[in-house]
Amino acid sequence: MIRFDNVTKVYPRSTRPALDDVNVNVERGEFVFVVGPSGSGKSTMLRLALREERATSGTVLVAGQDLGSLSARKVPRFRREIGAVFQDFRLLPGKTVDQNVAFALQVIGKPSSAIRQLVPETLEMVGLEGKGKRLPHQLSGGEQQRVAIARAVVNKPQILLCDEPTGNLDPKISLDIVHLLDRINRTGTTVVMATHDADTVNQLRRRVVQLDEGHVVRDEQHGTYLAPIGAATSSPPSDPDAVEDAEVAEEIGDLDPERFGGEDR
Ligand SMILES: Nc1ncnc2c1ncn2[C@@H]1O[C@H](COP(=O)(O)OP(=O)(O)OP(=O)(O)O)[C@@H](O)[C@H]1O
Repeated sequence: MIRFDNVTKVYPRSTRPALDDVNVNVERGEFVFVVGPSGSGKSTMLRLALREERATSGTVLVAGQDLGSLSARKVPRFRREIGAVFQDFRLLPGKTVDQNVAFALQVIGKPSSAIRQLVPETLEMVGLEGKGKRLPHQLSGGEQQRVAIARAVVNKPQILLCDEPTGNLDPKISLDIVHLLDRINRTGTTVVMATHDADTVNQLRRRVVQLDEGHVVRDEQHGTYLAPIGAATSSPPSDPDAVEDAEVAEEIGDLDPERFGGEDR
């Protein structure tokens, strides 16, 4: 589903490669954590897979497309297969939750009848039923990230790429978000999540690809991650809305792994 063959990325005016001869193959339906200290190349991997950047050498294959030979004209259609979630949520601040999620469908020309059905369905799936009329600033950080996830998956992409999705969230809320990503993965979506949040990696015990200075130094099924001492971690500032988030999580029951199939595959 995502394949990096001997991929090297050197940014312009940079002397050191951000990725150096990377080989990684992510199969359809996998959940993969990409871990490593700040600057190790995690975001670069995701940007290459989204075709936001192009490899300097090597081959990047995503959803059957060789991204090196994909013309700029074909990029928008390619991106429809891919959902993306970022640390800073990237919601449209002047639009409601409903409108933010609907927007992802409008831009690809979905009929409004489908939009009217898919938006509430997806908001319910992420635990935000009843919050569709709120603006992003009326939501907690965890809720905003749920909106961003709803927007990323509403078109049922084959692949969901998440770049530090818990980087701005408290540890407990981070875990709720990762459990949500886990549930999405269990519906068949391939999920790749870049993080330096060791706690969530160690809770889920999924495949771990570890980068260091642009090299893959570990690739382990059911892996763990011991963040290097002194490395930047995702320990976030305290989230004043954490209590409300916990209530939302409890409402939808995603703290209960048995209810949502939290068993190992
Ligand atoms: N647009 C750019 N231009 C030049 N160098 C860049 C650019 N983006 C990233 N780099 C460099 O590439 C290397 C890898 O960066 P990348 O953002 O992929 O790391 P990361 O592991 O995601 O880090 P973090 O955890 O801090 O987000 C770093 O040395 C970084 O400075």
